[in-house]
Amino acid sequence: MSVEVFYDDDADLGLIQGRKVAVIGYGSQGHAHALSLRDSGVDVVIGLPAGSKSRPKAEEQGLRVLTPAEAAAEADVIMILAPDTAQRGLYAEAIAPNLAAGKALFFGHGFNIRYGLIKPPADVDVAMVAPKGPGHLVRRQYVDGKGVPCLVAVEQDASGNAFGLALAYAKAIGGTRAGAIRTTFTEETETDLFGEQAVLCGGAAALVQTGFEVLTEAGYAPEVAYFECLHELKLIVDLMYEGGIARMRYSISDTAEYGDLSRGPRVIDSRVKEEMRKILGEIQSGEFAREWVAEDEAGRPNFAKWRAEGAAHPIEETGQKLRAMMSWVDRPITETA
Ligand SMILES: NC(=O)C1=CN([C@@H]2O[C@H](COP(=O)(O)OP(=O)(O)OC[C@H]3O[C@@H](n4cnc5c(N)ncnc54)[C@H](OP(=O)(O)O)[C@@H]3O)[C@@H](O)[C@H]2O)C=CC1
Ligand SMILES: CC[C@](O)(C(C)=O)C(=O)O
Ligand SMILES: [Mg+2]
Ligand SMILES: [Mg+2]
Repeated sequence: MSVEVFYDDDADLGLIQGRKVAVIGYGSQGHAHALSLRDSGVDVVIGLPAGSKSRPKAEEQGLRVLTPAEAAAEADVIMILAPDTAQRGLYAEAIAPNLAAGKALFFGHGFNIRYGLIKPPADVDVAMVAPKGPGHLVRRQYVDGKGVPCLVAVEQDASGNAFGLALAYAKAIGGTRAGAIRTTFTEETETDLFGEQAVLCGGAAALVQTGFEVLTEAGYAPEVAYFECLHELKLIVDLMYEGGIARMRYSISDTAEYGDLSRGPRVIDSRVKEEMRKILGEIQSGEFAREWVAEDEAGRPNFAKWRAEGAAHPIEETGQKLRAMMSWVDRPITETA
């Protein structure tokens, strides 16, 4: 492999056990990091605004919860796991006034550093530990004695050992059990945004909705269209996940495989690839970041409209009815955050 990968034996847990860590935010990532750090013997405090609805969840787990400013003042390592759009204000109000030489500022995603929304002073370490999976999986894997691979990056090495500290943090949340890959804030941010926009979230959701629309507009039953365009996607993606596209093709029928090979490139054609390149360009130039920050500052009017339109898409109503017939899929959220 061309990347550097680090495992448990490469990381010194003592480096993080000797520091006090403030985890700011207790959502998907925050709860997973905080609980696993504590289980790894690290002194953890949570930073949340006074009215935060996450406060009772953290307190129920026996964690000490302070305001972000109080937590940042107490800690040596401050991990920011609040929403990306909240981080700039949070940093200016609560964290910057409580930074001092020798402290470390950590992130779970590089957005605010990559786009210059947060500019830390030169005398603190700036690093990233970004698990490549949702927080609830990160926590579940840790509890099972395993881990989710993570990306580790250093933007600013004031102490001379920022990478060692970041690796120690990754070990404490289970990341080095699976493998921690060294990257940069720029690479992590740009690839993460591209992946979620063009493939994982944006691309996949639009593909599923469009396929469903084509079938139902042609008069096929929405229930049958749902199975073909959404439900079975998981079975196919599970096969890819286990053994790549080749494994998926090994398992499907020859008829499906011939249709895949001959028709897939017509759906995702050169026009789509060109649009993907444009999307990557908007990420690299900072155009997407400027647009998203402005949208957030304006109260998210488009975000709210598009979210409501997505929720009202006929595939959602059909899916709700069908999932009620499948005891194993419509799982309530039972995790602690
Ligand atoms: N979701 C994921 O799995 C992944 C996320 N990341 C990154 O991790 C970071 C956190 O994302 P995620 O866990 O999804 O976030 P969530 O939306 O799940 O949780 C955000 C948490 O921050 C709290 N919060 C909101 N505003 C503030 C504030 N001003 N000050 C302090 N805390 C605040 C929220 O409290 P309240 O309950 O009151 O809203 C909540 O506890 C982001 O940088 C994201 O890009 C990286 C990899 C994967
Ligand atoms: C794929 C979405 C993600 O990038 C993630 C869970 O990794 C996110 O920002 O939530
Ligand atoms: Mg991601
Ligand atoms: Mg992301």
